[in-house]
Amino acid sequence: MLDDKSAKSHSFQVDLRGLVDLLSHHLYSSPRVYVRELLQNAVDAVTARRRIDPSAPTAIRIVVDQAGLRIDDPGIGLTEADVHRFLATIGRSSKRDDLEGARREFLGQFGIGLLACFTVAERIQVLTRSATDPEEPGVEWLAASDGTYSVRRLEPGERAEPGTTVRLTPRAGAGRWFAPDLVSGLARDFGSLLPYEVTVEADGRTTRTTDSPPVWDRAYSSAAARRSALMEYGERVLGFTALDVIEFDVELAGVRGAAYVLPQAANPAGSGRHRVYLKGMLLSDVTTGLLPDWAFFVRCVIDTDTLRPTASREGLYEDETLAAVREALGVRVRDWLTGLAAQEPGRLAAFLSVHSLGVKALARHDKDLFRIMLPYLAFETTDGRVTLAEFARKHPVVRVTSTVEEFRQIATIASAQGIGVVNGGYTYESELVSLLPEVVPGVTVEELGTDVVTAALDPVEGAAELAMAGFLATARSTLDPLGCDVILRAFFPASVSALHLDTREARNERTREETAAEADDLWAEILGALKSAEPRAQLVLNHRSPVVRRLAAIRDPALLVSAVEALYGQALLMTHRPLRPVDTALLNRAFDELLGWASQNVTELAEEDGQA
Ligand SMILES: Nc1ncnc2c1ncn2[C@@H]1O[C@H](COP(=O)(O)OP(=O)(O)OP(=O)(O)O)[C@@H](O)[C@H]1O
Repeated sequence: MLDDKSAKSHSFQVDLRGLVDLLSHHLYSSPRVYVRELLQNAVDAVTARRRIDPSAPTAIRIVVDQAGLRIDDPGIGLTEADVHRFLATIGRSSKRDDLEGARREFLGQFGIGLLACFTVAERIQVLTRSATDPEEPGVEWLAASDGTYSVRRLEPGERAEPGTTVRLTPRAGAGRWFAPDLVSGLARDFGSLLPYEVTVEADGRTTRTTDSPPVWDRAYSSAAARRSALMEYGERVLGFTALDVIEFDVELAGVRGAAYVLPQAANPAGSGRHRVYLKGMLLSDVTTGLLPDWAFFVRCVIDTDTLRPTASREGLYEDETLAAVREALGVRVRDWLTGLAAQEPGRLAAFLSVHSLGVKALARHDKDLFRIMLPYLAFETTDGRVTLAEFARKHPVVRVTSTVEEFRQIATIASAQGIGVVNGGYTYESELVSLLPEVVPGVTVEELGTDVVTAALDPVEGAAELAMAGFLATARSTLDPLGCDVILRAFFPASVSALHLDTREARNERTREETAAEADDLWAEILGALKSAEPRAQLVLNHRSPVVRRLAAIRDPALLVSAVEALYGQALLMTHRPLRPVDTALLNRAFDELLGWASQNVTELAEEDGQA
């Protein structure tokens, strides 16, 4: 109430139509939630009555007929005063005024749920009788969607038992929300885990829509029977056969339920949609934020009494409790994983064949897990696909490339020289390799540079190099304009005639040079200032290769240039990197020349044959 004596105080007016419009278009995702709100009120009313009379009946009935929908509950009911206070006052809830401890028992808290019914109904009739005082007469509250309502005392015989009946008269155009199958489907979807029996009656048939206690709260004859019941339940509600099921019983966090391991690899970005029930009432089947991001390989079905809903009741309210629950569930998933590693390597292997990416993502932040998973996580290496643990045993200095193409470029050569290299180019892998020294003592990790490879290749004796001096000089002058130096080494396998070694820095430098050449003066000057002294690419010719030795014997200078270009092109193709336009042009030219030379030779031979 305002204090200022000179001012007149007024009460807010509520435009009910506007409010309902707001709720239906901006708060609730669909009018279907009206069934949830009715069920919720009925359940809360039964819970409230059971607090004062533990033997009170609990069954909730929904009846669908020509007139619309009716829901009966044997709950706490309302006195006439309650009707004015709670039903007719938007935003007031009997459940919030209660003690904190009691509030935890109720589903509702906002005092707006009943309004959801106006998204489908033009009239709401509530017939109620309070269980708190047998002397209190029954009351009828009749509300219309234009915002008017009336209250009438019932005659003594009109309602003998405590409890409430809510009747909805459909709005024009909203008839489909009252179709019997839809109503029982919604009651089952939202309320299958509610603690009290709910039935839907329509067309002379009665369907029970509750299926409680939840599958995880039932007694089983054995652990195997429990597991198969949980698996079957997951398949029914989530629609897939899980690789495994991880049961949650996190008492502190007030969470019961299970996580189901997806049978296919999941996209980490589009994951984390879980089916969450709050005290048995479905919140949503696409709830996010329940598990840590890394746990994208599971979908959960849980029931909790600690988490709070947002006002739309379609998501979880982000608070400290949710953060604590997320952490507790994350620990549980992690424990399952480590337990699998310790006891069931076969199942772990099956899991990793689908979800190794998720585990790698997780291991980056969790050294214990990384240590546990080390013997199981396979990486692409110069020793083939092996685990890091196995690889580190053979190569105490673990060399890692930062891109897939760098690995391709040097893997064969490095392994032929006895250098062990891990391909760190895939998601999370170089990060994990760099953590290796922290979990495996004595191991060091080094980025693999081209210098490591060249240093491992045998130098060629002076005399042998001198014998090839002419060939090398032609090779250097041919490739210099392409930003590539030429050196001669002896290495295995002899089948590789030349190796193109390149670093990212060298590639960047080449791009800069090319851009500078094409740019106008100002740009050329700016780009010129950026010129770096980074190493250039290298073509390493293999002295052990018979092809190289034969080519070195060519005397025709033009043919020698083409041969060098062909060697360069072949080495470049081995790197699997996209070719620059200059390189493609060079390759075409070299092969044209060589073909021309070969066909000319064939013609000369044929002529010689003809003369003979
Ligand atoms: N079936 C019922 N039996 C007894 N009281 C009821 C019933 N339905 C509604 N009420 C009373 O009406 C009040 C308002 O109900 P409403 O559904 O609008 O909000 P709420 O359930 O309190 O909160 P929420 O908006 O979170 O659902 C309730 O707090 C309760 O006191």
